[in-house]
Amino acid sequence: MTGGPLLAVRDLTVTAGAVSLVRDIALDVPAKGVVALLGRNGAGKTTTLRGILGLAPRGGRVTGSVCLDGGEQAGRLTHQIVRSGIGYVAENRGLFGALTVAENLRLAEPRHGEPDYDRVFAVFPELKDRARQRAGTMSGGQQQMLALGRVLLGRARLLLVDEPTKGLAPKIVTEVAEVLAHLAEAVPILLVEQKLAAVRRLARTAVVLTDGHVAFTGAARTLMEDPELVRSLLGVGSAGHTREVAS
Ligand SMILES: Nc1ncnc2c1ncn2[C@@H]1O[C@H](COP(=O)(O)OP(=O)(O)OP(=O)(O)O)[C@@H](O)[C@H]1O
Repeated sequence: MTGGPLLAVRDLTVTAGAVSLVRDIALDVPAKGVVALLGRNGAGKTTTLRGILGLAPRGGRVTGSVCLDGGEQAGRLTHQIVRSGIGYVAENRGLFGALTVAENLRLAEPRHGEPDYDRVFAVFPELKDRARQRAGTMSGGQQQMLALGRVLLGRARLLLVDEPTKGLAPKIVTEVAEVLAHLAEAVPILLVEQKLAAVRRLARTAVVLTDGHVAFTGAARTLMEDPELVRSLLGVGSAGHTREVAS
């Protein structure tokens, strides 16, 4: 460890053709805890996570600096960045519903190095108990656990997690927030999340994007305790959650 943040992103710009989808993004993720990445629909949250992994839309570019524990990742290929320890859990979770928990984990084993099953089962013992259950028959919270477990298997040192509660019933949202709180004790998380109750529960720091740039960085509590700020940045009351895209 360098003593600085585990992840330091500076001047991150992602283009699609001549258009900048996000520009000059700066954010830090410390070695412990959850940083929430917030913003209205289309503000650039997913684009930022993908940009950290070096991914741009077809015909686009990623520029800027992404340092993991002091090591520059910009310019490297995505699989190299992942291998350095940045795990990504996409919005759709990427699970195979017809396969068992054990099979889903096996498919996620890293090609280089030993899979760390001990770490996965230490954080999520339930996955061991459910090894033979088909992923598609598990609850939303259990599926999220499996999606996160798959990334831990590859020895991720930091997780980028995109809207893990999207489309879930309120009870399951609470379940997923518990899963993430538990996980955050083992690995730091940069979390895209629209449900402010979950953000309040999990995040110490919040970064808010507006139209592709950073409009707020600070204590999550400072943001949440200022209804006017929440309304102006996120377009909702602080008790609610931002509108989800109809899908
Ligand atoms: N492949 C692409 N080509 C061109 N524009 C894109 C592409 N992907 C996303 N965009 C645009 O980039 C902007 C940011 O999209 P992004 O998905 O990052 O937003 P978001 O904050 O994650 O939104 P949401 O909360 O709705 O998921 C949007 O205006 C979107 O239309």
